[in-house]
Amino acid sequence: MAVVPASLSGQDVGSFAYLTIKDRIPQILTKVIDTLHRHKSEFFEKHGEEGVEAEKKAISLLSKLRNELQTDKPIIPLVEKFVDTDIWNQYLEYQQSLLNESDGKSRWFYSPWLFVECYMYRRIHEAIIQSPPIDYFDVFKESKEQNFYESQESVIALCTHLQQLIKTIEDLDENQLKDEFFKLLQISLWGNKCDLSLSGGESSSQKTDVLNSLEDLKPFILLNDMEHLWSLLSNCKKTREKASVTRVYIVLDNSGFELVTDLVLANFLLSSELATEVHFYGKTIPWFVSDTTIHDFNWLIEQVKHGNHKWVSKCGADWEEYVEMGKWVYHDHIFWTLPHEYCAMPQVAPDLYAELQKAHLILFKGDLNYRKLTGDRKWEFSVPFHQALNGFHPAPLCTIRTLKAEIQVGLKPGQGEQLMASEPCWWTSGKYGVFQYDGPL
Ligand SMILES: O=P(O)(O)OC[C@H]1O[C@](O)(CO)[C@@H](O)[C@@H]1O
Ligand SMILES: [Mn+2]
Repeated sequence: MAVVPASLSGQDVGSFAYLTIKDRIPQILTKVIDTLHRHKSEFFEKHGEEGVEAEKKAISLLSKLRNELQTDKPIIPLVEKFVDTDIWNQYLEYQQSLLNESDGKSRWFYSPWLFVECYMYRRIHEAIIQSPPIDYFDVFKESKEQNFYESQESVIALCTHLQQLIKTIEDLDENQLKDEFFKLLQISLWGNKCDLSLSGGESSSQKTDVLNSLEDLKPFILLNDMEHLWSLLSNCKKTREKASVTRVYIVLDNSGFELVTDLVLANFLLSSELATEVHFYGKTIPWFVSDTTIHDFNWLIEQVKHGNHKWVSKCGADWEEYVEMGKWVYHDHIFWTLPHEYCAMPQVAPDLYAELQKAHLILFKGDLNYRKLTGDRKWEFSVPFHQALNGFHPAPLCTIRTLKAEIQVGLKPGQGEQLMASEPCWWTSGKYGVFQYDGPL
């Protein structure tokens, strides 16, 4: 086994991991409890007294969870039977086995940040599924929907841009097509600023005109491998036989505005024939506040389809058709809501790894995917991305991520240190972004 650096952890007092566990996660839990409170009458209307009792139970389980976290109690096994309960509990044992006798039990501030943060979202889900008949309830649904509604102006601008582009797409020469591809990639990158976990569950929608800000935002792209994506896909297009396919996979991140940017990009990939199929991977359970589930995916397409604007509703109708025709395929897999680093995928989820190997290109959206790709470890800034992937090479891949955690690899020697000196929050504020590619050149 290759030697890998230590995991980021709340042990490092003052680090972003520490502050997330200390402040951001309890704040999110408090919001979740508040959301349940606010839905009390809805639960009563739907389920009578049983609904109210269930709400009380979920709240008491979540309050207990918040207390465990704030007093740095040991991490306890999951109890409610669900598809992934055994895998989770095995992982808990594995984490425990990494500690020396004297270190005691896995604890919130002591264990790897990636592990405890994922565990927190899994425990929220456990509290909900332990509370029937409200065990279907997505505690983050409201915020995700609000994010979408608040971004309406940007959604209109983006859908209009896409539809105008499609009208003339056949007249575009290679360079023009490439420019448009790059524009939509950048929009999808900056769409990742809109997650609701970094903001502690508070609103974080797209209000500025991102289309017209791309030039101003360029200096904040620290690594830009867009050219590789273009060479790869335009080459697939040129060499593809008549009946054969080019598959692009998008491992989705947040619903709301970010998902719109991803679907616009996916639409462009089909319209430009850079891809013939787009496969989307979402989350099976509500995750990191704003992450996309199948419900969010379907809900958003439905909203766009019924949008009060000609070009918005045209997009929605086209997207629904792509899904019906199988040109867009949505997939679920429990692996995406496990705490494992992606290099463990061949062992933990060999079926998923085999599926990913069928891709011509995989786009990993967002910060959490980056953390899992690189194992959420204390890598040196200049370590090559290929090395940090630690053997995870299912197909050519690219991460499209705004920086929201203290991890970044593949920088030029001295670049990270320089940023650190001039702007200490450069890697946690979401201000900077990367397109980082790994695969044959
Ligand atoms: O939606 P994203 O881009 O994966 O970001 C999730 C966010 O949650 C965090 O885990 C913080 O809670 C950060 O790593 C990141 O900012
Ligand atoms: Mn997210």
